[in-house]
Parts: sequence; C-alpha cells; structure tokens
Amino acid sequence: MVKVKICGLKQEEHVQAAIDEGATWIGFMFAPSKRQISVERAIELAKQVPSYVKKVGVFVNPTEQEVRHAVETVGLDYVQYHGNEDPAFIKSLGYPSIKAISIRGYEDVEKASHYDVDYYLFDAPGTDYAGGNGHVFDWSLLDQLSIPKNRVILAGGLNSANVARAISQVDPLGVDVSSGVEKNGVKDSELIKQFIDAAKAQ
Ligand SMILES: O=C(O)c1ccccc1N[C@@H]1O[C@H](COP(=O)(O)O)[C@@H](O)[C@H]1O
Repeated sequence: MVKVKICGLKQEEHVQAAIDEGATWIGFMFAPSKRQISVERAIELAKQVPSYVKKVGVFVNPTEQEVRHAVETVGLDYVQYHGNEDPAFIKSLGYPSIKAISIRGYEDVEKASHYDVDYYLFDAPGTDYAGGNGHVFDWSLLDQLSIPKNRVILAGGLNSANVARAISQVDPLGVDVSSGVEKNGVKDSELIKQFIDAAKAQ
C-alpha cells in the first residue's frame, strides 16, 4: 500500500489527524514559507508523534549547522533537501535523507541519479518558494525513471481528487502533500483524512 507524507504541519490537531489516519511521514517546514515553523515549535509538536511515524525536516539550501541543530533537538528521522543542495553536502551530513527534485523536463529526472539518498521526491518547480505551491507537473516525465520506484515519493499539487490517478500512473512508494490538505491556506483535518483514504484506497 502506498505511503503518505503530510507536509507543512504547524498545529497539534493536524499532526494528530495525520497520525490517526495512518501517515508514514509528517513534515515540518524549516525554510522560508507560510508553513515555516521554528525548531522550538517543532520540538513541541514532535512530543505527540509516536516512533512509528517518521518526522521529516524540510530545508531549502540550509547550512550544516541548521540541519544538525534541528535533527538533534527535534529528533528528526529524515532530512528533506528541497533546494539546490550539492550531492556531496548531503552525503557529508550523513543523515537519512530525501532529495526533492523539481521537474521541468526529462533532464531534471536524470538529476536524481547524482544523489545517494534514501528517497527521491519529485515535485513541480516552485514560484515564490522552492515547493509547496500546489502545482502538478507532467507525471509522464517519470516513465523513463532509472531509479527504483520503491525509492520514489511523488509530490506537487496532489489532492484527494487526483491522488489515485497519480499513484496508478507513477506507481511510487509514497505521495506527499501540503496545499491539497489545506482550506484557505490552513491545514484541515477532514482534508487530511480524505487524502489519506483516497491514497490508500488505490
Ligand atoms: O510547503 C512549502 O511551503 C514548501 C516550501 C519550500 C519548499 C518545499 C515546500 N513544501 C514541499 O513541497 C511539496 C509539494 O507541495 P504541494 O502539495 O504542491 O503544496 C510538499 O509536500 C513539501 O514537501
């Protein structure tokens, strides 16, 4: 069954909704974004997360110190690099990691093979921010993927109405959502439930 990541959580009730509905990963946003939270806030939210739900810290071109501080104080299970981070930088930090790659064309898909990470997250290109824009990219660009599908997380404009189609077309290990489980820019527990139900039903 497909795994689900609910990203950009800021409130206890939405963290709980993601846990209760069966999310595999929950994401805390540490880069500039309307979903950004402080390390201190993430420490608070992390207290309610059982060990079987994995906490992901999302960064965009962070310093080594920023990543190390957040991993060690929040107890992050994975670091998601969502900028233009160098493969050597990610490897030198040595944490379990997810590399997000923005897909404009096939040449972007090929970039994945440069990274030695646990998971590859394919997302639509950002506008104001590097991600979290609710935009879908052309999933057919992943047809020729050289990395195994069980290392792929699909993101970008997913919601409860399109996630089943996305899973059936791409066959990823997991799906990731932020905007698609928000109402008026705020996470919504019912939308989180609908998204996870739709993904897991596929
Ligand atoms: O969520 C953000 O604000 C964000 C900002 C900067 C980099 C990444 C961000 N989020 C990631 O983008 C995906 C896709 O978001 P969406 O579902 O299209 O809104 C999200 O799940 C995060 O991993």
